[in-house]
Amino acid sequence: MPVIEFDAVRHAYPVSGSERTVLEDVSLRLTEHRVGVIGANGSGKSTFVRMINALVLPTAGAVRVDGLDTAKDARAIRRRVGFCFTDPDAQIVMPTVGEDVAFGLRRRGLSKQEVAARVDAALEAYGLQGHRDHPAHLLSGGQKQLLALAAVLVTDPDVVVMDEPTTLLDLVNAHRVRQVVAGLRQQVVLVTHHLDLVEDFERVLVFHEARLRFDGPPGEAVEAYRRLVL
Ligand SMILES: Nc1ncnc2c1ncn2[C@@H]1O[C@H](COP(=O)(O)OP(=O)(O)OP(=O)(O)O)[C@@H](O)[C@H]1O
Repeated sequence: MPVIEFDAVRHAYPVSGSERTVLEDVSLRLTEHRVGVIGANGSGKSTFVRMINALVLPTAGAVRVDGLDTAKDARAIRRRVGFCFTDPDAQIVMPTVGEDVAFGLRRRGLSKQEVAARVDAALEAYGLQGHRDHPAHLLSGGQKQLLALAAVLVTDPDVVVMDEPTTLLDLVNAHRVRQVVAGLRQQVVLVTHHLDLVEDFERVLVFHEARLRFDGPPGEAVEAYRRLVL
């Protein structure tokens, strides 16, 4: 598995002459196949996972993926770490489903045939094979979430970060995404308010008021979260 390291990480942003701290003193090393991230709204979860692929950089400290520093090697890190946003609409960049999946493969030096073969395989894997030429924005919410996942996975990253992948989905589509996640070979770091989604994960992090307050197995993590907020 890849190694994700946070070394005394802090993140703050400026507000009217002062600053607000969103993450404080986070140090950890993630090597597990499945890592969950839970906690109250505004506790710093999205900021934490965005740091893994250099979407957000530390104000102090360092974040490294397999020894690559996010502040210095953002491009190399983004090739290794795929990111699925909460709102798949924010991630759909091309008019059709097939073009959208192919977009992630641009500038990889692949032949047209190779791109087509990879796109076909990704669409097949996520039940979207009949939708290749459909307008991406007309898919259902669940299909869009699967399209976003396909567009990330077609690039064959080593780590997949998912920020609330089931928030917009009904029970059937949430179950589908859960099954897809369960079958991934990649290391997964997943933020969610759907606590059952991480119940069989190896490790769950609980954030509260900008700090990592619990780090351990899922059952105990959910208990810790409850104690912090209820
Ligand atoms: N650059 C920034 N400018 C303004 N506000 C920011 C910035 N970065 C983070 N924040 C704020 O910091 C807080 C923590 O944000 P974050 O998105 O990490 O929380 P979260 O735990 O993912 O919350 P949620 O569960 O609601 O998605 C939020 O109040 C957010 O609005």
